[in-house]
Amino acid sequence: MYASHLANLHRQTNIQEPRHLEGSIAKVPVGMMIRQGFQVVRGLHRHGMKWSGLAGRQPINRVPVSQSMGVGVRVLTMSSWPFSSPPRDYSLPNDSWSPEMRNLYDHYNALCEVEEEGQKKRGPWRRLPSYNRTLKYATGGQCLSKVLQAKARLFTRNTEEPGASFEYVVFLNKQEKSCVCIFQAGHLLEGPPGHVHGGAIATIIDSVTGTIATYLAGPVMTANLNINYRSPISLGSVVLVRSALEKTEGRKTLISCQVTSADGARLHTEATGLFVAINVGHLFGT
Ligand SMILES: CCCCCCCCCC(=O)SCCNC(=O)CCNC(=O)[C@H](O)C(C)(C)COP(=O)(O)OP(=O)(O)OC[C@H]1O[C@@H](n2cnc3c(N)ncnc32)[C@H](O)[C@@H]1OP(=O)(O)O
Repeated sequence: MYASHLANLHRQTNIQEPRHLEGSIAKVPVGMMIRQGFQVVRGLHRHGMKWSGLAGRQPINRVPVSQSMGVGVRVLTMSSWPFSSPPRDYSLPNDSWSPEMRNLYDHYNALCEVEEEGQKKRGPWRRLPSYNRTLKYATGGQCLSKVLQAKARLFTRNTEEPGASFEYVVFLNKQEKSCVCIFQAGHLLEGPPGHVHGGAIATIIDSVTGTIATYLAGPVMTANLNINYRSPISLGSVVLVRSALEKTEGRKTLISCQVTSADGARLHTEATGLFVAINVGHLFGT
């Protein structure tokens, strides 16, 4: 029953499954979720918090661990179970997008569907939805996030004002194991006058390479990011961040990345990212 509930939520929110979970939402995520859920709960205990259970549709209150355990009282605010409102997908167009960004979006969006014999079918590309909680996507869209509505905000999606910082959308090509991100940098990302800060460029590279690594390998963390800045990026301009799988080796996934002007003529940045598969409990010290 819980599996079908998850599958319904998937359909309602149009969240795509990562490749390794594709077609197996009823089989894999529940077991994974339970295992990881226990690890997270153990992690919460280690960090002085207590899990009070999942039951019921009432808001779940985090119970501070007894002071007799010698730790300060901390409370995690959890939202109700299940979601009371659908999560916002930040990868959809908004008014801050320039016409160039919108055109590129329309271009790749059109490639998500192909017409064969008069029928529309899925194309090689797909738009990845994007939320402000990393766990939501990293664990298959709906699994852990339904259990643990902790304040694990993704900072690239944490600015209220549209267009002020990171505006981006990622399209994934499953066959090629590659993705392209259309990125428009807002005024809050200024470094050198009129240009994008190198740390902000590293951030979008980490996010895009991390996204494809997660899609291909499940939960990962960046172990190494190697960046060469070739030419500055003007604030407000739209650039393409292309990433592709280079190789996998055990728990390691190596991703390459190039940031270019929208027409591809100018190389701004080149990078490689090494990602190591983790158990989500790693984030909680278990
Ligand atoms: C949809 C979601 C979208 C999310 C997008 C956002 C993505 C953002 C991703 C991030 O920014 S994550 C935050 C930044 N990263 C960190 O804070 C990671 C901190 N480091 C760690 O937690 C651990 O070092 C790490 C998990 C990366 C690895 O520790 P482990 O103990 O699990 O692995 P181990 O040290 O045994 O290494 C496993 C393999 O990786 C190799 N390795 C680890 N770190 C390396 C490194 N830095 N350079 C090269 N190789 C490295 C290591 O040699 C070994 O290779 P072999 O298997 O061949 O022996």
